[in-house]
Amino acid sequence: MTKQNVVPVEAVAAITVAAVAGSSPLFPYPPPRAYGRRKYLSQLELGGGRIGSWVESMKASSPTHAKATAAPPSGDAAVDEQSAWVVRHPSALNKFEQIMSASKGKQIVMFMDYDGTLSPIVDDPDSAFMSDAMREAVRDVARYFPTAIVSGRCLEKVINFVRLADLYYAGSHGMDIKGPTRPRHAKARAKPVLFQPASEFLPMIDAVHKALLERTKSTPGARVENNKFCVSVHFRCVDEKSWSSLFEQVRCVLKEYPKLRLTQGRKVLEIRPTIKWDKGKALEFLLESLGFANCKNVMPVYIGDDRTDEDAFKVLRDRGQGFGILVSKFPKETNAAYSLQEPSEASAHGPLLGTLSYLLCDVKDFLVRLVEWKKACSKVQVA
Ligand SMILES: O=P(O)(O)OC[C@H]1O[C@H](O[C@H]2O[C@H](CO)[C@@H](O)[C@H](O)[C@H]2O)[C@H](O)[C@@H](O)[C@@H]1O
Repeated sequence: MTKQNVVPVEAVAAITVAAVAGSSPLFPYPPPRAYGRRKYLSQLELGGGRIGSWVESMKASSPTHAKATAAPPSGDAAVDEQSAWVVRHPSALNKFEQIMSASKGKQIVMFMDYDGTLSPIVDDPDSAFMSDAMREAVRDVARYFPTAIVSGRCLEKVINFVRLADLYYAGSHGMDIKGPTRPRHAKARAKPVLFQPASEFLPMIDAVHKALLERTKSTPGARVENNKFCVSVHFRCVDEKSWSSLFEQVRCVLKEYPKLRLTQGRKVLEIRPTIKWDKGKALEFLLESLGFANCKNVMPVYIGDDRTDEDAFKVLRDRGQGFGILVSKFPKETNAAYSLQEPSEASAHGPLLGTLSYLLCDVKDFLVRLVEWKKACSKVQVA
């Protein structure tokens, strides 16, 4: 699809949903609506004067960078800031009992982001492997609770990293959803879940991927990743002095694609269709697929580290149902109720630190504790 023959997004979405629903008639779902042009422009900020604010935001996307350069609060002030944040977003491990007592009589449904949540952030996106211990923890969680992985990566990549059946996967920021062939949990629909609300954008994404590869090839360290329904332009390995020129290169390419929008993650610019679909919508779709639409007795828990996960945290906050857990070592504005610090200290730094990992409140420990709690509850019920 070229810029000249763009089909209105509403029509695209309706056609796509109809096509997907055709293969799975149990899956009627309202088609996603497009972001208005005004919203698109404000997000892309094509006006030259705003480039500075994007670059500032690119810098701010690295909390370690912010700490190193932006006159961080020192000594007591830093401790105060951190403690005030932890009071607002306490550790999900420290508040474990409180969380579990709120879940009494409710079905917990687990949603987890991949990069920075299940795997440590590394320079090479192709090497963001999760540890075997983390895989084991996720496998156990999925035995006891309906579980979904929601990622900005394309579906194929995230499945290859996680390598677990029996899970729901939502790739490309929720624009590519696939459920297990035989769902384990009782309420889940019997038919396989497949949902691609942006499939008409595939040719456009391919074209913009090629254009971005070409345009950014002169910037050392820049890396363009095709995530099927979206494209990532990584600047983690780009010299900071080149960030504004890289942003300018991306902006120039995107001028030709008004149906695509730009967002930002951790040292990455993400280009995606303007349809109103994000990780929050994916979470709602998955809850419905699992049979929990309009259900009061469900407690969705979403664990994520990135700005794009905020859409899911916000959905939970707005529904007043379940809660988000932000994975971050630094205070950040968030809609999550709780926090954890790291995916898994053991996986990032080797076995020595693993023995201390409980001190660091990591995601793996939370998952292990959740499973232990569930097993203990089951024993009590049997007795
Ligand atoms: O939603 P997610 O699963 O968190 O995906 C978001 C992006 O994750 C990946 O990039 C991030 O992790 C890389 C590996 O650790 C790191 O090098 C990069 O700086 C991070 O932004 C992935 O490569 C992107 O395509 C995703 O958009």
